[in-house]
Amino acid sequence: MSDSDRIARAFDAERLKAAGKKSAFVSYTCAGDPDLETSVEIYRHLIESGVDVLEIGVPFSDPLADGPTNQRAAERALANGVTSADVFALVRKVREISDEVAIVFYTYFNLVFSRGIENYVLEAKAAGVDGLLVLDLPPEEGADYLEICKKHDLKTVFIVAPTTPKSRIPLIADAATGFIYYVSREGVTGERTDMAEGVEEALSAIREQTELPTVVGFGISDPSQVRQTAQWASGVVVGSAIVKRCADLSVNSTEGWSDFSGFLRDMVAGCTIES
Ligand SMILES: O=P(O)(O)OC[C@@H](O)[C@@H](O)c1c[nH]c2ccccc12
Repeated sequence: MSDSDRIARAFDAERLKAAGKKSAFVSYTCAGDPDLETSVEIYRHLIESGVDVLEIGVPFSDPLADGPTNQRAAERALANGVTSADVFALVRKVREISDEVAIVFYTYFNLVFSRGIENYVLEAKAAGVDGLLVLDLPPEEGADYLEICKKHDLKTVFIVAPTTPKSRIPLIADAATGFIYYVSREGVTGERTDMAEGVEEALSAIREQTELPTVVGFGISDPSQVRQTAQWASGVVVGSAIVKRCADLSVNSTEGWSDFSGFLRDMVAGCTIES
């Protein structure tokens, strides 16, 4: 598999099985939160804990779909002056740690468009990004974007939500080249104590339209929820539960890092094949 297939590799059934995993573990964190240097260490810990896909949030001033935990993370990063260029530089550092982990950016179209779509895609690709999720770009408005991503072999990720009409799924499946992200509930990101309903049915409707991996996220905050979701999905996404632990970490202090690792390992262990 070539470099450009890191996403396919992350979800490859043989590879997962060899690692004792039922599904891939996908982490979401915001780049530059609490600061850029600490972010590198956070990614090092995520990689060492067995995370298969790093979703890297590019801080944006108006993150529509984000709940308070993720919003505050973006605010902290923006307060540090973190820009898209900084996030590309951060990815280069993460690539020195791992050439294997898959990296997907979570960004908004404004940030892509303002740098020029092709320029953005080339910069992302050169830094070592494997895929993009442009949260506010519906596939029908993204013809140029889709063509440019295809041209440079940067994978695209699109979201399906409980409110997505079934009739739209083929369009979304057709536009995606990396994976499909099923957002398991309406509303915004954030931890929940209950499990979302109807996930299994939604995933089978998506799988009728595509062979791409399907990940599930929103509100997954403990190992038992990871374990449950791993039974259904190709990948389990955990965001806010990790993000809320990032705020207190610092590259200048040894405090908190071993708890962070312990927490991550317990979460990733939720993806383990049960005997
Ligand atoms: O935070 P949660 O509830 O664990 O959900 C993952 C989520 O944070 C991450 O995937 C994400 C961050 N921002 C988003 C915006 C839309 C969809 C998904 C996201």
